[in-house]
Amino acid sequence: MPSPRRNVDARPLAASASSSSSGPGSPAHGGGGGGGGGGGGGRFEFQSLLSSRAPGLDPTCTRLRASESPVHRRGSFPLAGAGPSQAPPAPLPEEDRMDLNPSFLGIALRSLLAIDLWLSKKLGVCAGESSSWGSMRPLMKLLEISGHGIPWLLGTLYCLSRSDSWAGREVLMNLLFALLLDLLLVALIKGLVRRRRPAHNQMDMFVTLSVDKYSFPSGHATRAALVSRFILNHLVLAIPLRVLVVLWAFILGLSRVMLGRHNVTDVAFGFFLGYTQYSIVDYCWLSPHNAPVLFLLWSQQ
Ligand SMILES: CC(C)=CCC/C(C)=C/CC/C(C)=C/CC/C(C)=C/COP(=O)(O)O
Repeated sequence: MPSPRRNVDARPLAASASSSSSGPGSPAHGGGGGGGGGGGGGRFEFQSLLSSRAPGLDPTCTRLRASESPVHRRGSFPLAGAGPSQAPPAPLPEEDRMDLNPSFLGIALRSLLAIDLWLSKKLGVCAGESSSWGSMRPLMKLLEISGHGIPWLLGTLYCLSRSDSWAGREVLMNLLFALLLDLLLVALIKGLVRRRRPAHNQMDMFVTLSVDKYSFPSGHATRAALVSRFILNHLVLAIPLRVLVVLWAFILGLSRVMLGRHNVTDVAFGFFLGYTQYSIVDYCWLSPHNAPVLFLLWSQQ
Protein backbone atom coordinates (compact mmCIF):
# COMPACT_ATOMS: atom_id res chain seq x y z
CA MET A 1 0.00 0.00 0.00
CA PRO A 2 1.60 3.32 -1.05
CA SER A 3 2.30 5.94 1.57
CA PRO A 4 -0.60 8.43 1.58
CA ARG A 5 1.52 11.33 2.71
CA ARG A 6 4.12 11.34 -0.07
CA ASN A 7 2.29 10.17 -3.16
CA VAL A 8 -1.30 11.17 -3.44
CA ASP A 9 -3.14 9.48 -6.29
CA ALA A 10 -3.77 11.87 -9.19
CA ARG A 11 -7.02 10.19 -10.09
CA PRO A 12 -9.43 12.52 -8.26
CA LEU A 13 -7.96 15.44 -10.21
CA ALA A 14 -7.73 13.55 -13.49
CA ALA A 15 -11.24 12.23 -13.11
CA SER A 16 -12.78 15.64 -12.44
CA ALA A 17 -10.85 17.14 -15.37
CA SER A 18 -11.80 14.48 -17.87
CA SER A 19 -14.83 12.79 -16.42
CA SER A 20 -16.77 13.18 -19.67
CA SER A 21 -14.16 11.34 -21.73
CA SER A 22 -13.19 8.56 -19.37
CA GLY A 23 -15.17 5.46 -19.03
CA PRO A 24 -15.55 3.35 -15.93
CA GLY A 25 -12.78 1.05 -17.04
CA SER A 26 -10.35 3.78 -17.99
CA PRO A 27 -7.45 4.61 -15.69
CA ALA A 28 -8.74 8.15 -15.22
CA HIS A 29 -12.06 6.92 -13.98
CA GLY A 30 -10.45 4.67 -11.53
CA GLY A 31 -11.93 1.45 -10.46
CA GLY A 32 -9.69 1.35 -7.43
CA GLY A 33 -9.93 4.82 -5.90
CA GLY A 34 -6.24 5.27 -5.32
CA GLY A 35 -6.95 8.65 -3.73
CA GLY A 36 -8.26 6.66 -0.90
CA GLY A 37 -5.38 4.28 -1.36
CA GLY A 38 -4.12 5.66 1.87
CA GLY A 39 -7.54 5.46 3.45
CA GLY A 40 -8.83 8.51 5.31
CA GLY A 41 -5.29 9.91 5.53
CA GLY A 42 -4.98 10.22 1.73
CA ARG A 43 -8.33 12.02 1.45
CA PHE A 44 -7.49 14.46 4.22
CA GLU A 45 -4.17 15.36 2.57
CA PHE A 46 -5.87 15.96 -0.76
CA GLN A 47 -8.43 18.30 0.78
CA SER A 48 -5.91 20.25 2.83
CA LEU A 49 -3.73 20.71 -0.24
CA LEU A 50 -6.63 22.06 -2.27
CA SER A 51 -7.57 24.57 0.38
CA SER A 52 -3.96 25.63 0.97
CA ARG A 53 -3.36 26.20 -2.75
CA ALA A 54 -6.45 28.35 -3.21
CA PRO A 55 -6.54 30.81 -0.35
CA GLY A 56 -10.03 32.01 0.32
CA LEU A 57 -11.58 28.85 -1.00
CA ASP A 58 -14.47 27.78 1.15
CA PRO A 59 -13.55 24.52 2.89
CA THR A 60 -17.12 23.32 2.39
CA CYS A 61 -16.62 23.87 -1.29
CA THR A 62 -13.42 21.84 -1.18
CA ARG A 63 -15.23 19.01 0.52
CA LEU A 64 -18.00 19.26 -2.03
CA ARG A 65 -15.54 18.99 -4.88
CA ALA A 66 -13.96 15.93 -3.41
CA SER A 67 -17.35 14.35 -2.82
CA GLU A 68 -18.40 15.14 -6.39
CA SER A 69 -15.49 13.29 -7.86
CA PRO A 70 -16.43 10.09 -9.67
CA VAL A 71 -14.03 8.21 -7.44
CA HIS A 72 -15.89 9.38 -4.37
CA ARG A 73 -19.27 8.65 -5.90
CA ARG A 74 -18.25 5.10 -6.51
CA GLY A 75 -17.59 4.81 -2.83
CA SER A 76 -13.92 4.08 -3.12
CA PHE A 77 -12.91 6.10 -0.06
CA PRO A 78 -13.44 4.10 3.08
CA LEU A 79 -14.77 7.24 4.83
CA ALA A 80 -17.38 7.70 2.11
CA GLY A 81 -19.20 4.61 3.16
CA ALA A 82 -17.54 1.85 1.20
CA GLY A 83 -19.07 -1.44 2.19
CA PRO A 84 -16.89 -4.04 3.83
CA SER A 85 -17.69 -6.40 0.94
CA GLN A 86 -15.87 -4.18 -1.57
CA ALA A 87 -12.39 -5.23 -2.58
CA PRO A 88 -9.61 -2.93 -1.33
CA PRO A 89 -8.26 -0.61 -4.04
CA ALA A 90 -5.34 -1.91 -6.00
CA PRO A 91 -2.20 0.22 -5.54
CA LEU A 92 -1.33 2.30 -8.57
CA PRO A 93 1.95 1.83 -10.42
CA GLU A 94 4.46 4.52 -9.43
CA GLU A 95 4.31 6.28 -12.84
CA ASP A 96 0.51 6.78 -12.57
CA ARG A 97 0.82 8.78 -9.38
CA MET A 98 1.38 12.48 -9.06
CA ASP A 99 3.26 14.05 -6.21
CA LEU A 100 0.89 16.74 -4.94
CA ASN A 101 3.09 17.58 -2.01
CA PRO A 102 6.48 18.60 -3.48
CA SER A 103 9.13 19.50 -0.99
CA PHE A 104 10.36 23.03 -0.42
CA LEU A 105 13.63 22.03 -2.09
CA GLY A 106 11.73 20.78 -5.15
CA ILE A 107 9.84 24.06 -5.49
CA ALA A 108 13.03 26.08 -4.98
CA LEU A 109 14.89 24.05 -7.63
CA ARG A 110 12.06 24.36 -10.15
CA SER A 111 11.88 28.11 -9.58
CA LEU A 112 15.64 28.43 -9.98
CA LEU A 113 15.45 26.44 -13.21
CA ALA A 114 12.67 28.65 -14.55
CA ILE A 115 14.62 31.82 -13.73
CA ASP A 116 17.74 30.25 -15.26
CA LEU A 117 15.98 29.46 -18.56
CA TRP A 118 14.33 32.87 -18.72
CA LEU A 119 17.55 34.78 -17.94
CA SER A 120 19.66 32.66 -20.31
CA LYS A 121 17.23 33.29 -23.17
CA LYS A 122 17.26 37.02 -22.43
CA LEU A 123 21.09 37.12 -22.32
CA GLY A 124 21.50 35.02 -25.47
CA VAL A 125 21.83 38.17 -27.58
CA CYS A 126 24.53 36.75 -29.89
CA ALA A 127 22.92 33.34 -30.40
CA GLY A 128 22.46 33.95 -34.13
CA GLU A 129 23.50 36.42 -36.81
CA SER A 130 20.01 37.91 -36.72
CA SER A 131 19.97 38.26 -32.90
CA SER A 132 19.98 41.76 -31.39
CA TRP A 133 23.77 41.70 -30.85
CA GLY A 134 24.43 39.34 -33.78
CA SER A 135 27.25 41.56 -35.11
CA MET A 136 29.25 40.74 -31.93
CA ARG A 137 29.11 37.02 -32.69
CA PRO A 138 32.56 36.81 -34.40
CA LEU A 139 34.17 38.48 -31.38
CA MET A 140 32.40 36.06 -29.02
CA LYS A 141 33.63 33.14 -31.12
CA LEU A 142 37.17 34.45 -30.89
CA LEU A 143 36.78 34.47 -27.10
CA GLU A 144 35.45 30.92 -27.38
CA ILE A 145 38.69 29.79 -29.04
CA SER A 146 40.74 31.55 -26.34
CA GLY A 147 39.16 29.20 -23.76
CA HIS A 148 39.08 26.05 -25.89
CA GLY A 149 40.87 22.93 -24.63
CA ILE A 150 43.01 22.34 -27.73
CA PRO A 151 44.97 25.66 -27.79
CA TRP A 152 45.56 25.37 -24.07
CA LEU A 153 46.77 21.76 -24.28
CA LEU A 154 48.95 22.36 -27.33
CA GLY A 155 50.31 25.61 -25.89
CA THR A 156 51.25 23.90 -22.62
CA LEU A 157 52.91 20.99 -24.45
CA TYR A 158 54.86 23.40 -26.63
CA CYS A 159 56.08 25.46 -23.64
CA LEU A 160 56.98 22.25 -21.82
CA SER A 161 59.10 21.14 -24.77
CA ARG A 162 60.91 24.51 -24.80
CA SER A 163 61.35 24.85 -21.04
CA ASP A 164 64.94 24.57 -19.84
CA SER A 165 64.45 25.00 -16.10
CA TRP A 166 63.17 22.50 -13.56
CA ALA A 167 60.95 25.09 -11.93
CA GLY A 168 59.31 25.96 -15.27
CA ARG A 169 58.85 22.31 -16.14
CA GLU A 170 57.23 21.65 -12.79
CA VAL A 171 54.67 24.42 -13.23
CA LEU A 172 53.89 23.42 -16.81
CA MET A 173 53.61 19.73 -15.93
CA ASN A 174 51.03 20.66 -13.32
CA LEU A 175 49.17 22.89 -15.78
CA LEU A 176 49.00 19.94 -18.18
CA PHE A 177 47.71 17.73 -15.38
CA ALA A 178 45.12 20.40 -14.48
CA LEU A 179 43.89 20.70 -18.08
CA LEU A 180 43.56 16.93 -18.46
CA LEU A 181 41.79 16.59 -15.11
CA ASP A 182 39.40 19.34 -16.19
CA LEU A 183 38.59 17.59 -19.48
CA LEU A 184 37.96 14.34 -17.65
CA LEU A 185 35.74 15.79 -14.91
CA VAL A 186 33.69 17.94 -17.29
CA ALA A 187 33.13 14.99 -19.66
CA LEU A 188 32.12 12.81 -16.70
CA ILE A 189 29.60 15.32 -15.34
CA LYS A 190 28.22 16.17 -18.79
CA GLY A 191 27.73 12.45 -19.45
CA LEU A 192 25.99 11.96 -16.10
CA VAL A 193 23.75 15.07 -16.09
CA ARG A 194 22.98 15.11 -19.85
CA ARG A 195 21.44 18.55 -19.88
CA ARG A 196 20.70 19.66 -23.42
CA ARG A 197 22.16 22.92 -24.70
CA PRO A 198 19.67 25.80 -24.96
CA ALA A 199 17.26 25.52 -27.90
CA HIS A 200 18.53 28.79 -29.38
CA ASN A 201 22.16 27.52 -29.61
CA GLN A 202 23.68 26.89 -33.05
CA MET A 203 26.00 23.90 -32.80
CA ASP A 204 28.83 25.44 -34.83
CA MET A 205 31.64 25.05 -32.30
CA PHE A 206 35.28 24.45 -33.17
CA VAL A 207 36.29 20.78 -32.49
CA THR A 208 34.10 19.16 -29.86
CA LEU A 209 33.97 15.83 -28.05
CA SER A 210 30.79 13.74 -28.19
CA VAL A 211 29.74 14.81 -24.65
CA ASP A 212 29.87 18.44 -25.76
CA LYS A 213 26.34 18.15 -27.08
CA TYR A 214 25.48 18.53 -23.38
CA SER A 215 25.75 21.84 -21.60
CA PHE A 216 26.18 21.24 -17.85
CA PRO A 217 28.75 22.34 -16.78
CA SER A 218 30.37 24.75 -19.22
CA GLY A 219 33.84 23.43 -20.09
CA HIS A 220 34.96 26.92 -21.05
CA ALA A 221 33.89 28.27 -17.67
CA THR A 222 35.70 25.51 -15.75
CA ARG A 223 38.85 26.12 -17.79
CA ALA A 224 38.59 29.89 -17.38
CA ALA A 225 38.37 29.60 -13.58
CA LEU A 226 41.02 26.88 -13.34
CA VAL A 227 43.57 28.50 -15.65
CA SER A 228 43.13 32.01 -14.28
CA ARG A 229 43.54 30.80 -10.70
CA PHE A 230 46.58 28.79 -11.79
CA ILE A 231 48.15 31.79 -13.56
CA LEU A 232 47.48 34.15 -10.66
CA ASN A 233 49.14 31.71 -8.26
CA HIS A 234 52.15 30.72 -10.33
CA LEU A 235 53.08 33.62 -12.56
CA VAL A 236 54.45 36.85 -11.24
CA LEU A 237 52.34 39.45 -13.02
CA ALA A 238 51.81 43.17 -12.67
CA ILE A 239 48.45 44.24 -11.23
CA PRO A 240 46.94 45.37 -14.56
CA LEU A 241 47.73 41.97 -16.06
CA ARG A 242 46.20 40.19 -13.07
CA VAL A 243 43.02 42.23 -13.53
CA LEU A 244 43.06 41.34 -17.23
CA VAL A 245 43.25 37.61 -16.41
CA VAL A 246 40.22 37.85 -14.10
CA LEU A 247 38.32 39.92 -16.68
CA TRP A 248 39.10 37.39 -19.41
CA ALA A 249 37.68 34.56 -17.28
CA PHE A 250 34.55 36.52 -16.43
CA ILE A 251 33.88 37.70 -20.01
CA LEU A 252 34.55 34.22 -21.38
CA GLY A 253 31.88 32.83 -19.02
CA LEU A 254 29.41 35.56 -19.96
CA SER A 255 30.09 35.02 -23.66
CA ARG A 256 28.96 31.38 -23.33
CA VAL A 257 25.48 32.56 -22.35
CA MET A 258 25.48 35.41 -24.90
CA LEU A 259 26.36 32.94 -27.68
CA GLY A 260 23.44 30.79 -26.54
CA ARG A 261 25.80 27.88 -25.83
CA HIS A 262 24.85 27.65 -22.14
CA ASN A 263 22.37 28.53 -19.46
CA VAL A 264 23.53 30.76 -16.62
CA THR A 265 23.67 27.85 -14.14
CA ASP A 266 25.99 25.86 -16.46
CA VAL A 267 28.48 28.73 -16.36
CA ALA A 268 28.04 29.44 -12.63
CA PHE A 269 28.65 25.78 -11.76
CA GLY A 270 31.53 25.72 -14.28
CA PHE A 271 33.26 28.58 -12.45
CA PHE A 272 32.75 26.80 -9.13
CA LEU A 273 34.09 23.51 -10.51
CA GLY A 274 37.13 25.14 -12.13
CA TYR A 275 37.93 26.98 -8.91
CA THR A 276 37.67 23.70 -6.96
CA GLN A 277 39.76 21.82 -9.51
CA TYR A 278 42.63 24.20 -8.87
CA SER A 279 42.48 23.28 -5.18
CA ILE A 280 42.73 19.60 -6.15
CA VAL A 281 45.73 20.32 -8.41
CA ASP A 282 47.38 22.35 -5.68
CA TYR A 283 46.80 19.54 -3.17
CA CYS A 284 48.23 16.89 -5.53
CA TRP A 285 51.01 19.18 -6.80
CA LEU A 286 53.44 17.11 -8.90
CA SER A 287 57.14 17.68 -8.20
CA PRO A 288 60.43 15.87 -8.86
CA HIS A 289 60.10 14.63 -5.23
CA ASN A 290 56.69 12.97 -5.41
CA ALA A 291 56.65 12.07 -9.14
CA PRO A 292 60.33 11.64 -10.09
CA VAL A 293 59.57 9.19 -12.92
CA LEU A 294 57.37 11.73 -14.71
CA PHE A 295 60.07 14.40 -14.58
CA LEU A 296 62.86 12.02 -15.56
CA LEU A 297 60.88 10.76 -18.52
CA TRP A 298 60.22 14.28 -19.70
CA SER A 299 63.82 15.45 -19.27
CA GLN A 300 65.04 12.54 -21.44
CA GLN A 301 62.95 13.69 -24.40
C1 LIG B 1 47.10 16.78 -26.21
C2 LIG B 1 46.82 15.86 -25.07
C3 LIG B 1 47.88 15.67 -24.06
C4 LIG B 1 45.64 15.24 -24.93
C5 LIG B 1 44.46 15.44 -25.77
C6 LIG B 1 43.26 15.11 -24.96
C7 LIG B 1 41.99 15.46 -25.61
C8 LIG B 1 40.98 14.36 -25.75
C9 LIG B 1 41.71 16.71 -26.01
C10 LIG B 1 40.40 17.15 -26.59
C11 LIG B 1 40.26 18.63 -26.49
C12 LIG B 1 38.87 19.06 -26.87
C13 LIG B 1 38.32 18.73 -28.18
C14 LIG B 1 38.18 19.75 -25.97
C15 LIG B 1 36.79 20.22 -26.18
C16 LIG B 1 36.66 21.59 -25.60
C17 LIG B 1 35.24 22.05 -25.74
C18 LIG B 1 34.70 22.34 -27.05
C19 LIG B 1 34.48 22.15 -24.63
C20 LIG B 1 33.07 22.57 -24.62
O1 LIG B 1 32.98 23.73 -23.85
P1 LIG B 1 31.58 24.25 -23.38
O2 LIG B 1 31.86 25.54 -22.67
O3 LIG B 1 30.74 24.48 -24.58
O4 LIG B 1 31.02 23.22 -22.47
